[in-house]
Order: sequence, then C-alpha cells, then structure tokens
Amino acid sequence: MDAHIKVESPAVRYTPEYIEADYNYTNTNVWTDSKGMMIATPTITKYTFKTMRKVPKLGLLLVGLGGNNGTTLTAAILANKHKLTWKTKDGIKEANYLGSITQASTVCLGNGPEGEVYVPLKNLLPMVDPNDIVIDGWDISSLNLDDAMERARVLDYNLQVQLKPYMKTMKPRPSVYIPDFIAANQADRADNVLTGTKQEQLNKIRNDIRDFKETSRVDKIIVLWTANTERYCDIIPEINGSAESLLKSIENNESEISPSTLFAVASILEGVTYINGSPQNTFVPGCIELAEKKQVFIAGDDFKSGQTKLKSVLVDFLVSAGIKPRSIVSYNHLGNNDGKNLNAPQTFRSKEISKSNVVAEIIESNRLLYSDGVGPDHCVVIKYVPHVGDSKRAMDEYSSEIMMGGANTIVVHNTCEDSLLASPLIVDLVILAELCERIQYKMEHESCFQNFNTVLSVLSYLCKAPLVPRGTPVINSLFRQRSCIENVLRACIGLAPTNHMLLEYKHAQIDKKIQKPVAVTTKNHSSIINKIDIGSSHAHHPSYDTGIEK
Ligand SMILES: NC(=O)c1ccc[n+]([C@@H]2O[C@H](COP(=O)([O-])OP(=O)(O)OC[C@H]3O[C@@H](n4cnc5c(N)ncnc54)[C@H](O)[C@@H]3O)[C@@H](O)[C@H]2O)c1
Ligand SMILES: O=P([O-])([O-])O[C@@H]1[C@@H](O)[C@H](O)[C@@H](O)[C@H](O)[C@@H]1O
Repeated sequence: MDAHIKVESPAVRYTPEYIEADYNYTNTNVWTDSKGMMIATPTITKYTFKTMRKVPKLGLLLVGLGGNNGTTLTAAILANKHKLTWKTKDGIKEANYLGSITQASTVCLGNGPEGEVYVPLKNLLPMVDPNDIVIDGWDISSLNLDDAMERARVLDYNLQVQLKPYMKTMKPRPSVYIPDFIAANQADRADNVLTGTKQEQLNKIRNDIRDFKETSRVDKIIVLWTANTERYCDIIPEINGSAESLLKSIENNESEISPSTLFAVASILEGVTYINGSPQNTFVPGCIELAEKKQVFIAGDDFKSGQTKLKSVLVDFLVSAGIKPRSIVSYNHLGNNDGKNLNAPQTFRSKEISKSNVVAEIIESNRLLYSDGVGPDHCVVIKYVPHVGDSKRAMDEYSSEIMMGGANTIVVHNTCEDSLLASPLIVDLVILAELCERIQYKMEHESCFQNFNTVLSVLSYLCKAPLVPRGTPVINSLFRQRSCIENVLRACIGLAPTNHMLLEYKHAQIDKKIQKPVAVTTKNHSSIINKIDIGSSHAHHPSYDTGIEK
C-alpha cells in the first residue's frame, strides 16, 4: 500500500520504485576558543534520501511465541485482520492497534486553510500493514497458541472463543533451552526443546528461518526476541569479544553463550534483522561485530512499555523545567510468567539495569542541577504476585528539590495489562525496522547510497535501554525519541523537521485569513467545526470551547 501523501517540491522526485528527496540537514557545531568563549556555528549538510516504495510481504518470527506477548500480538493481528468484535460487560469492543505510534498516532504535516493538518504517522511513507504480517516462531513450551492464549489470561473470553480456530493450528517450533540463563522456575514449561551441540542448534534455527520463508512465501523476515528475560552473559574476549571468537565458541560448544545470542547470530547469518525485546546483553561485542560485517540490522533492548516510558517523560519534564529530582523509587508487581521469571535474582538484575539507566542522559544534560554529575537516588523493585496476572501494578515516587529549599513529591499509580502495552510496541518495532531496510541516503559529496548503521538507534523510542552505535549518544527522553522517528520520516519526503515554533501565529499583525479548527463539545458528542479566529487579544482556548457558538 502506498502512502496517501504526495510532496510537491523540486527537491522531491517520485519514480515507480523510489521516493527521492534532497534534504538540508541543519545543525550547530560548538567549540571553545583559547579565551574560553563557546563558539556556535550553524551548519547545513546536504543529503539525498531514497525510499523504496514497494512494501514487501513480511514474515515475523517470534522467539517466545507461546508467551503472553507472543500470543497477545498474534491474537491482536488476527482479530484486526478479521475485524472481530466481542461483547464484554462494558459493551461491544472492536479490534484495534491502540498504543502503536505507526497505527494509532498522528503527526502534524503542516498548515492547511483551516490551520494545522494532522495525518496518521503511517501515511508519511509506504509501510507494512500489520494485518498482513505472517507470524511464526519458537517456544520452549509446546502449547498450541490457543491454549497458550488461554494460559496468558490477557484477552477477553469472548474474543478468545472467536480466535480459537485460527490459534489452535499454530504451534511453536522447538527452541534452544539452556536452564542456567533463565529462572529455575521455568523448567516445568520446557517441553519443546532442541537437542545437540550449540552449533547444531544454531544450524537448526537457520534452517527454520529458511523453511519459514519458503513455506509462508514472505518476501522478507524479521526475528524478534520476546522470550524470557535471561541473566547477563559474561563478556570474555576470547569467547564473545569478536565475531570470529563468537563463531568459534559456538563451534566449540562453550557454555557462556546464551540462547538469545544464538538466535541473534542465526538471524544475522541469514541476513535477517534481529530485535531484542528483553533486557539481557544478547548483543555481546562479537555479535555486534558480526552484524556490522554482514550489514544486518540489530535493535534493542527491552520494550519501553509502561513505568519506564512514563519515567522518560516525567524526569525529562522535571529536569527541563529546572526542578531537581533527588530520588526516584519505582516499585511494581505483576503475576504473569514474566514476573515469575523475574523472581530470580539474576534475571531481575538484567531488568534492574535496563530500568535504571533510563534517566542517565537527562541528568547529564543539566549541569546546573547536577554540577557534580551525581544523579538522584534511583531504586527499582519488582515483585511477583500471581493473583494479579498480566495486570501490572506500578507505583512511583519522584521527590524533587524546588526553589528556596522547597520539596515537590509526585506519586503515580498505574494499573494495566503488561502484554497489551508491549504488543503494539512489537508492531511498531517490526514495521519501522522493515521500513528502515528500504531507506538509503547519501551526503552531497558521496557517490553511493548507504543504509542506516547496523545498530538501528532510530528505534530508541520503543526500547528501555536503547542500543546505539559505538560512541554515539544514547537518548532516553521520550519526546526526543519520537521527534527522531517523525523527523527522519519527514526527511525521507523532503519536509523540514517539525519545529513547534508556530511563527506564523506570533506576528504583531495576525493574518486575518488564518482559520483554525475549534472543537465544540456538546452533551452527547464532540465534533470539529471551522471558525475564523481573528487572533483576539484575550485568552481563548479553542479546544476547551464550551460548545456555545460565539
Ligand atoms: N510485557 C511488557 O510490557 C514487557 C516490557 C518490556 C519487556 N518485556 C519482556 O518481554 C519478554 C516476554 O514477556 P512476556 O510477558 O511475553 O513473557 P512470557 O514469560 O509470558 O513469555 C515468554 C515466553 O518465552 C518462552 N521462552 C523462554 N525461553 C525461551 C527460549 N530460549 N526460546 C524460546 N522461547 C523461550 C517461554 O516459554 C514463554 O512462553 C520478557 O523478557 C519481558 O521481560 C515485556
Ligand atoms: O516497561 P516497564 O513498565 O517499565 O517495565 C516492565 C516491568 O516493570 C515489569 O516488571 C516487567 O515484567 C515487564 O516486562 C516490563 O519490563
């Protein structure tokens, strides 16, 4: 499906295969001169972006297919594809993709005769429709997806009944199981496991990837880890420090190679993008080097779904407001299998690391508040409470110092289904990663187009601990991460970044012809009507209009 937007500009060319856009990337170089003066110089770099227009038939292989995320995502895609509706005590519900930025969020394209024009983010460029994604995958548990969906206790019963015929026939492929990498309490579900040496298991995964491609007739595949959180792997130069040593260690059946690293290596060797939705250090140095050598995309780590997402907004707000967070205490409890696995100290430690790093760059950005570089006390607790199932409870306390010795404490309590937060993130990760495979760019002086770096940091918005290319900044602020996605997509169609200045509305003489939409809310419905707003001098907030026509 092609995008519904066409840019008319001499800098943008549409051919049957590509959208090509010339683009001025503006930035600022900063340096300090010998007298200690900070010098800032505006820069402009000329780029050309080239995006392939043909959207492939996409296959998604999930590691952990039978888990809560795996079954919920599969069910959601089937429910959307078949336009299912189901009755609950609150009325009829319809399948949707709420929580996905590609499917359910909009961006401001520009100004129309009636003010700002918002379009679905997915319409900026040709993207895969999630309803067309073909799913398969692996799990150490042999349950078919219908029984696994029931085990997950996420979706309404009436929906599960309708999905049964589709899900019953889907069965995970046997997977790599190394008990030492996950909690011991997972052993009782491990009845679908590969045997043989690490090399043999790697070969089997590679065969599975090829087999899926052939049998499902997809054009392209992405592999995504949504299996259990593993413990961290030891980084040992001679075992996993380089691509060569990693491949050699697999051949030698070395013990310190995790199942997730084996999956990543298999995907890379098959030329297939690999995304890590969990916090462990799958991407050991040798794995990253291998991806670089083979020019295959890797992305991760750990879906940024709930508590951490809010943290990357709240801390950004506090610090950018000049308020000084002194302590952040984040507690959560949940009762799904993820919570059960995180009950073990070594797997919890992986999660603790990814949940704790999220404020680092925001703190470092403000040396006025943190002159010594020492950030707030930060405590992360996760408890397993079986009764609450997938309904994650998160409680956070942010204590900050405000003006003249004052104190500001914010307390947040959030309850939501963990897997219904993570599933739309998987949709976005996969759709955006696939799109990135079709984008190429070059700078003015370069003759050849190149792909993005192997480490796909443009997906940071979706990750708690974004993996970035060596030596490049890690961005955690949610607003900055979203702007990155939006503005990269805009660049591909030759549009300037969204700058939020709205200069056209700030002139001393407002153009009387500028029209703005005014939201009118009546008792029973809300609608948008167009009125001419002539820039009156008193405060007027159109979106909270009382409904009385002026
Ligand atoms: N749900 C969220 O909001 C969220 C957010 C961030 C990260 N995550 C991470 O996503 C992952 C999945 O979460 P979930 O709630 O679906 O967990 P889950 O335990 O329900 O599902 C994981 C599945 O992986 C399987 N598995 C374990 N080891 C495997 C292996 N080596 N190969 C194949 N399958 C294997 C398990 O049998 C299970 O079915 C977890 O690591 C979790 O920490 C989830
Ligand atoms: O995204 P978020 O809500 O900060 O983090 C979540 C944790 O709080 C939760 O305990 C864990 O089981 C989920 O997998 C997820 O990582």
